[in-house]
Amino acid sequence: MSHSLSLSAPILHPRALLTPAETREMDQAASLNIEDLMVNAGTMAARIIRQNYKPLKILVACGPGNNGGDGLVLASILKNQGWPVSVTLLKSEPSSYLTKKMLAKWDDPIIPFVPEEAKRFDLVIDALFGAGMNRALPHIVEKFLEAAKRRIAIDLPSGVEGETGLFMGKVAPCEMSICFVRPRPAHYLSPALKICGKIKCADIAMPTSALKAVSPHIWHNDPSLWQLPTQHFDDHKYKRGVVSLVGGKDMPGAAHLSAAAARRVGAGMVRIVTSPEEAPYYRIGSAGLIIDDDLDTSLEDPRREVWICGPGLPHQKAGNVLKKLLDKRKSIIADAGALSWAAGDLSRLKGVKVITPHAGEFARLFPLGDKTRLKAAISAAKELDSVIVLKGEDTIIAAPDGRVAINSHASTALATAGTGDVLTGVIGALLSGGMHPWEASCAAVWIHGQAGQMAAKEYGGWPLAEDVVTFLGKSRHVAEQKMKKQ
Ligand SMILES: NC(=O)C1=CN([C@@H]2O[C@H](COP(=O)(O)OP(=O)(O)OC[C@H]3O[C@@H](n4cnc5c(N)ncnc54)[C@H](O)[C@@H]3O)[C@@H](O)[C@H]2O)[C@@H](O)CC1
Ligand SMILES: Nc1ncnc2c1ncn2[C@@H]1O[C@H](COP(=O)(O)OP(=O)(O)O)[C@@H](O)[C@H]1O
Ligand SMILES: [K+]
Repeated sequence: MSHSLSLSAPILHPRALLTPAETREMDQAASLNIEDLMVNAGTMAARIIRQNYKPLKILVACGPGNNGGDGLVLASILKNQGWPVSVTLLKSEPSSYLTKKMLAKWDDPIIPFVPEEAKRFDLVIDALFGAGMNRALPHIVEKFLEAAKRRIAIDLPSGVEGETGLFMGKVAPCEMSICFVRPRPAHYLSPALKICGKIKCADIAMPTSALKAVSPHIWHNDPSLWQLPTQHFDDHKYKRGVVSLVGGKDMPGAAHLSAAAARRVGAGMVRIVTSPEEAPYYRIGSAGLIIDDDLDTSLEDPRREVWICGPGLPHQKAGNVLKKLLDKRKSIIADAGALSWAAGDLSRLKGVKVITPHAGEFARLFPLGDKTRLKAAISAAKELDSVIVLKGEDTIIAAPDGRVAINSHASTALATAGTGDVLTGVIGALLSGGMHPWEASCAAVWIHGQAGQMAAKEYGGWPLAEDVVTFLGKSRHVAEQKMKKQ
């Protein structure tokens, strides 16, 4: 097993997401060039606006820090290019010396910072607060931005906390967020995800030495983060990987969905283990699926390394199965019933490779307290020493070594029962193919999201979990093509 992404990568990965603290470290390393960087940031923001809008009446609202400085640079550039641009200031005296310097170059009148003015313009550029936002949004800023007809954010919409995506006040949605160097985790995390609009990230010629000064630990999930196993001429089914699941009595559909997903995405062999009474029912259906009727015998087969425990199992049964799997040191993905069994006693999951809770299951395992989803997932992965796939519209995949991927490659089409079982099957297949648990989980979440999008296109936006399964082979192929292009 190899790690394609390490915490100490020599140069900043294109999909790295930078927290405000990491940005500060980078900016400190680039302190000699900081004025040039601000000019580059404003210049690039102006270019992006020109590329995406026809001239319209713009009000650039500038804050006291460097976010405001970026705004002043872009205002000057657009004005010089003949756009009708005005500037308003939250504070007449900026706190950043660079922003003061940029303000000195602006010789048009300053518009009063009042909601009535915001209303008069076609578009307000929110250059009020970015990475330096460190306390609740002032009421006047809330009122001002709310009054604007349309908004674009520089860096982040003011009021969004850059690392966690939480709101520090009433935040107004933007139609675009223009950020620099790399986006921030907040751009892809709920609730900020919903209000950042289109994310445009600009290169501002950050010196290589400064890029090297940061060691990011969060990435935006995409095929550049992982390497899928490929097919080889001497492959055989065992080499490709065997996935085993335990199926219960009442919800055989869940195990069937996981099994079908594992097969469709490329596992060499998938077997459901159940009891002698239930096996005949499980055997009706997919011809290529193997049904076993004895767990203890199945566990003795050394080729059966990867096991899925939980989909369709009541919690007590899941617990009994999990104990046996752990005893045999299998590579386990715990989901559904297995997670309910461990609620209140986390030690029951010690030794599993991956857990896949949705928000409700996660909260029962790891009470959030005052932690955000991101921080809770990171500490949960460390505490349990397992990969945590915290599912949702912004699935967070956290590894025990501190690496985190945030996935936005999904769609609301997945919000239907059974898609979680599908995801578990995909993780199982990729794990059985030899991928590292974190990378297998990241790849599975992306391929699952891609399959959801393809199924939604085919079925008018409303696919079933079964439909998502049918697109997994094609969606793996899309991931492979993207991997080749990197
Ligand atoms: N590496 C990069 O990405 C670069 C970023 N730049 C810009 O620099 C920005 C960060 O600049 P700063 O660190 O100066 O931070 P900000 O401009 O976001 O704000 C900092 C100032 O606002 C005050 N403040 C923070 N929260 C407040 C609140 N709720 N109410 C009232 N006052 C509040 C702080 O005390 C400080 O004076 C980025 O967002 C980006 O726009 C560029 O200028 C250059 C390079
Ligand atoms: N609004 C959404 N946007 C993107 N993905 C979603 C959304 N809602 C659900 N999903 C995804 O669908 C899956 C649902 O899993 P889960 O809640 O466990 O369902 P089930 O247990 O019924 O299979 C997860 O992978 C989740 O990330
Ligand atoms: K902003």
